[in-house]
Amino acid sequence: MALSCMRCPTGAAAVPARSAAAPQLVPAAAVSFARYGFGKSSSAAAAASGFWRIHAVAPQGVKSSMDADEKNPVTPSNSPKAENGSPSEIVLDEFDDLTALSDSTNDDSTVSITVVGASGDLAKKKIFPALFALYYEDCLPKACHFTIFGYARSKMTDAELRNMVSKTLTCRIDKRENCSEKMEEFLKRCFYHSGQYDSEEHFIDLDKKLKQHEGCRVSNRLFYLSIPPNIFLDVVKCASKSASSVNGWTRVIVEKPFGRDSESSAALTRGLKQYLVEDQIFRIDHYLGKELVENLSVLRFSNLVFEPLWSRQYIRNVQIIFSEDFGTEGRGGYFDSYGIIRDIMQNHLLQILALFAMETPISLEAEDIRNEKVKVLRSMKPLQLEDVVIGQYKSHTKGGTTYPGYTDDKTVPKDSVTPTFAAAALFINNARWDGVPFLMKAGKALHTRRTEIRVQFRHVPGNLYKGSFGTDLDRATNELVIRVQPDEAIYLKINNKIPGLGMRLDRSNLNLHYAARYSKEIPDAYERLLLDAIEGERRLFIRSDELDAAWSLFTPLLKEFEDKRIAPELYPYGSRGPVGAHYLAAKYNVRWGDLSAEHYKA
Ligand SMILES: NC(=O)C1=CN([C@@H]2O[C@H](COP(=O)(O)OP(=O)(O)OC[C@H]3O[C@@H](n4cnc5c(N)ncnc54)[C@H](OP(=O)(O)O)[C@@H]3O)[C@@H](O)[C@H]2O)C=CC1
Ligand SMILES: O=C1O[C@H](COP(=O)(O)O)[C@@H](O)[C@H](O)[C@H]1O
Repeated sequence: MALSCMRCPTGAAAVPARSAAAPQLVPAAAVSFARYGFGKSSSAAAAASGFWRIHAVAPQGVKSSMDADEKNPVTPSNSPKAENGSPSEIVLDEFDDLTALSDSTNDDSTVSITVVGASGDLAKKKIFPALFALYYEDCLPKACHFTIFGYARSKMTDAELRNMVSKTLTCRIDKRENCSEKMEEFLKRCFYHSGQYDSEEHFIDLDKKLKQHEGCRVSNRLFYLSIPPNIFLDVVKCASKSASSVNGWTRVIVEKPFGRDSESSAALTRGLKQYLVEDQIFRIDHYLGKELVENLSVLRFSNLVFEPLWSRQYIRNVQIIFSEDFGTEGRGGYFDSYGIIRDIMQNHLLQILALFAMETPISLEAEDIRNEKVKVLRSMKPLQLEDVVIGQYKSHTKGGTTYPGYTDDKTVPKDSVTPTFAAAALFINNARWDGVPFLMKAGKALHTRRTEIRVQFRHVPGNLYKGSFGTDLDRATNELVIRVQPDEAIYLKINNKIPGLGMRLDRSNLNLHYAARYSKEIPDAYERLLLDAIEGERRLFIRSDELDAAWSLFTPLLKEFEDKRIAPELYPYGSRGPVGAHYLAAKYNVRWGDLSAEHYKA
């Protein structure tokens, strides 16, 4: 079946000639231009395409750590194959020749997005709605130049998939016009293919369907693995062997968890690299796609008032706090073999820490930023058991309603010691941050849903006004709060004089409240990340060496907890968490900013 809008490419050859000499296969680094405003160079343009190229020397800025795994180098013999067995990568001698092919919105190219695990929770809740939002915002290629395929074992027709997806789509508050029309147009681009995750044959069938939609254009393919991690490799193997693009890029978004410790994570990376090169792998951490996490670097590096303060000289402690006001409802089975440290701290909170604490990158390009982040992660002091507190929520009755405890979940063993709460004190052993506690706290079934970064500054030396603060100088210190969610805001607590003839001081907030400042709805993190993956922008995705460093920090601690079966402190559902977290903070002379009386006034 050929779609009516299809036509053969004009201009640049769709399938360029293959180079004879192929000493080394090197993944190209990527940047994107449109949304980040970087200068477009021909090599960058080629890099953005995500094409593989054969070249004797690694491109500038591409570190060996992100090249094919040394033990499992990607060679022409084990590189992904097209259906007919030929290597799927395009091989070019000249970067410039790729420019015409690199623009995925180019008339001659298509983008196909296959959501593997399309019947699942994440696909329905996040991925399809994010794709629709991108479509609505005109961020996806023109109508007939993109196709979305759902892939899963469940039997479904295209119409059934569309019906399922349609229930999850919404238009932004500020973009209501033509909403149902847009939805209909979008749904027409959605198709479904039922298949097993380990069947090359079924992926060959998918490939055929994809080709029908792509026609003879350059086909760029993105696979989103929205499936349990135990089947990641089956899918990558089948997709890369049987459904890779033969003339465009093939990229794979991998969802967390990326293993459960250093060993399993390394095994997963090795497995992925049997079929893909690092540049094709987009390890998603959706916290990096959140608006205020994105804004962290802007805040710091584009405002003179912040950057000079960003060190041990002025910052007393940093707190990165995640709390949810619901339990593991429905995900207890998954959660019990991971726990809150793996689910939230080792990835989301640690990524925020790395972004917060990194040195100024050479540029805004992905590799420069990721190089700086990895340096922070590698500089971290090994985590000590005594610097971590764990908790688990128990049943609680409030206002006549009984909230279940974690172990009341039928999929959780009754004697489970899996933490649903953890607080930790971390340190970065470098000149900038020596001795500054970075306190992290993450918990489920707490009193509120909130994620924030709190930066508590030092006391003002020889403060002329200290008499006005009483004995509690902490009440007078400046605190910068970056509220990631909900109700995004950045505010700075300052001291000021209460207007009048007397001299009384007050604490106030200089407040950038997003809802008041911007009328536009903030895009969901998945929108940004999907668009980045389509554009080949890797800045917000986790590189394998970052992942290794993150696991190296947490693995010994997790092992110790599990070997010793350390019992978590129980806390009631809907409470503020275990008191142990206060003792931990107090050990470093810190008070949790989210629990201070003042916080509730703010
Ligand atoms: N849900 C969420 O909020 C988040 C999820 N993630 C990660 O995203 C991925 C997808 O999550 P989610 O959608 O919740 O997962 P689901 O459990 O809903 O699984 C997705 C799909 O995978 C298939 N599947 C489920 N279990 C198995 C199995 N044991 N063997 C083979 N196939 C199976 C099912 O499709 P079918 O039976 O039709 O083949 C299912 O619809 C996971 O890696 C998860 O850790 C990450 C962050 C948040
Ligand atoms: O990755 C995960 O994140 C969610 C929280 O994400 P948010 O964007 O809603 O804050 C968490 O509930 C889940 O346990 C975890 O796997």
